[in-house]
Amino acid sequence: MTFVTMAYIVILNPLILNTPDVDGNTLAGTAVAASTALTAGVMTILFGLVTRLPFAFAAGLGINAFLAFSVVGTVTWPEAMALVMINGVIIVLLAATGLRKMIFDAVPVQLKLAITVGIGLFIAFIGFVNAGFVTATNNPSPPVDLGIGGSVASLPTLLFVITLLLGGVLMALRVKGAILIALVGGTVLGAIVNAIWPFGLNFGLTGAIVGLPDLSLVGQVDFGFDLAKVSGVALVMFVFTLLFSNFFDAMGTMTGLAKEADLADAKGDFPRIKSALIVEGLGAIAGGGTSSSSATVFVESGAGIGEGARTGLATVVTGAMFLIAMFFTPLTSLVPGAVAAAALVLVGALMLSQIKNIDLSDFRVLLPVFLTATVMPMTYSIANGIGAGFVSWIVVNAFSGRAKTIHPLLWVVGVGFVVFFARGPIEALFGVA
Ligand SMILES: Nc1nc2[nH]cnc2c(=O)[nH]1
Repeated sequence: MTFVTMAYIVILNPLILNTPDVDGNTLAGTAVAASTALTAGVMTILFGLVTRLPFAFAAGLGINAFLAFSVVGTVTWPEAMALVMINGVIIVLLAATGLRKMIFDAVPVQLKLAITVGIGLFIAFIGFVNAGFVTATNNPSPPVDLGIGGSVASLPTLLFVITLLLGGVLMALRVKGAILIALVGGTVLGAIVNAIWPFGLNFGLTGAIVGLPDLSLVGQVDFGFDLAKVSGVALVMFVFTLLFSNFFDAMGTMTGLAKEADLADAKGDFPRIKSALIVEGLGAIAGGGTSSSSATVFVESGAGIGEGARTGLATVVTGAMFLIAMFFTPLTSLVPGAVAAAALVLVGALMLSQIKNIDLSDFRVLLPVFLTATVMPMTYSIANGIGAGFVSWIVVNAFSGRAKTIHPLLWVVGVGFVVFFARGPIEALFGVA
């Protein structure tokens, strides 16, 4: 069950990661698809065997969006993937030394969950923009508009809307693999419409449908950063953001899923948490090493949990299916971007559902949760949202008589974020920008 809800990532990941890097190079689509399936398969099986928890792994849409929209504007793809690996090594070290668990405990459960909610809104917003459903007006006001001049007036955007509604109906009917079926349905519809009124879709398959996977991207990482082209400060900032996104998304998602599986206690702790956190870091290393971007816990694992999955057996089965999917990756190149964008919105909606686990009756909780979730899409940055949530949580609680409830580590992270938000002026002050 979890596999069918997650299989779309093998199609979507190459479409997100096809942005040109600073040198104008892109990652080959079928190779990214094969790497994505391989990494998801191996990491999911490893996680299932080690932790016996019903959570599956694949390339997270939040992090790959950050790589595609922010990081590769400054560095090459092999360098970006090296940064993902460095992020993974830090996560493993934090987890192995117990520091990650300490941070896990220091962060209020509401903020952990809000991060997953915010990433959901962010992913959905990316989908809306990629499909041309939300467009920039290039005017000060309104800054954005719907479609073209307020109308859905292009075939790709219409295809997006239809695929979104199709997926929505299938999900409402609890059809297994709703997102995957919507992607196939949207692609078939796109092919038919394109045959009648060509709108630029290319359905030319160059090779066989089933074939040996193209694993040429495995090991294509470059740690030799050219410091003449990219400042050390920028690299540190990238790793910092990757770390915050990866770390806190996984934290929120695991907490929410453990709750759904009735495996968590009141504080959100669940069994074998330390090994879960270590394997999660290994997922980042594996994802970077195969150029498929960090493999992390998928919120869609909730689908399997909803159907009764409670143990690692379900996880191992999901992983094995990804390894089989690796042999079908040539098919993934057929899906149009507007169709894939609909999947982003559907996944965004799923991630938003974590909000049901947050009690929003206290404004001290409501404001930071709201800021975490809204700042991410509005500034196109996961890190900004996390930072807004942390800083506002600390300030509002500290000045409303609850300073004692704030964990010392939270203060440290909060100060880190203040520096992060002021990095422009700080860099200018030290002459590094
Ligand atoms: N938690 C989580 N689930 C996902 N499902 C698809 N992408 C993601 C992601 O980035 N994070």
